Amino acid sequence: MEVVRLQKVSKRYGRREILADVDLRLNAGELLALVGANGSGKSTVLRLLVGLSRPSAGSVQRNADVVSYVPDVFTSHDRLSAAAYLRHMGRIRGLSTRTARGRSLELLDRLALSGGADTPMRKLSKGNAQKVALAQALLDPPQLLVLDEPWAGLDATAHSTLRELLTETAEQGAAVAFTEHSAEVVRSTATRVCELDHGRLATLRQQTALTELHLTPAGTHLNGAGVDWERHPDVLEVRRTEAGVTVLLPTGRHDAALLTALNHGWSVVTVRQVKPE
Ligand SMILES: Nc1ncnc2c1ncn2[C@@H]1O[C@H](COP(=O)(O)OP(=O)(O)OP(=O)(O)O)[C@@H](O)[C@H]1O
Repeated sequence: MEVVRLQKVSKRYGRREILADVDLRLNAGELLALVGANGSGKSTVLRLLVGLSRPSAGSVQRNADVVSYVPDVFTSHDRLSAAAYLRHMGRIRGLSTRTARGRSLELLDRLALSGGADTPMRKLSKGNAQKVALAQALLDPPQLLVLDEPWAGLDATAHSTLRELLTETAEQGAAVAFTEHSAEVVRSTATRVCELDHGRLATLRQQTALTELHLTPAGTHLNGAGVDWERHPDVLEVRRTEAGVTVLLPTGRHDAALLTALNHGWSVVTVRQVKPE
């Protein structure tokens, strides 16, 4: 499903043309990385995607009720604590105080906020303030999530947690777009990479995200449990393990395989996203 589309979009600041004739479609489940040199217009594209900026020419169509945006610079609300700020943002998004509090604490815990959720935000370090900005964007699961250099300032643990959170958000059906300068982070996170160069957008790489299912025969079905995984139409690779079998499928087609497994008496040990090389 298409979540947002830029069609022949141009953007000028005064007489300077920053973007020229940009076409970009973003579908549910995609993780798009926008790359390019400093000043090439990446943040401008992100602001157009969420509607914070209007195109000078062309059109933007959006099909998302909940849109979340993490800017590259987070203006923290000085006197509020992280917990109070997130409760407030949750209520603005229509969540109950209880839900907003629970979800905030869960996200801050996953991102390992240090310094305390009740500390005034002006006392938080840059990385911890960034964690609050990320939690804000994920409070109410978005259909469109747009992040401007979201890894900036994060420590190693939060770095991988953010990758997991973005992948989960895409798996839940959101379209995710981000900018990032590290090739390694882009490679390990994005399903598609587009580069901006002199105002033009080009697709660099399209990846198919893969899911690995680790299955074990349950109960009485100890010998193969009636499914020939090698012949399953969606399965790309099968490996036998001591406990059962590991199968690799394109993400998005693994639900049907999971159902087949469960219907034939297999137990699901793990479901894991795998990034292709
Ligand atoms: N409000 C504005 N008014 C005038 N020029 C602007 C404005 N916003 C951005 N620009 C210019 O547009 C160009 C693209 O900026 P943008 O922030 O989109 O680049 P970027 O690719 O995100 O850069 P970086 O990698 O440094 O974050 C830059 O030359 C910038 O100076």
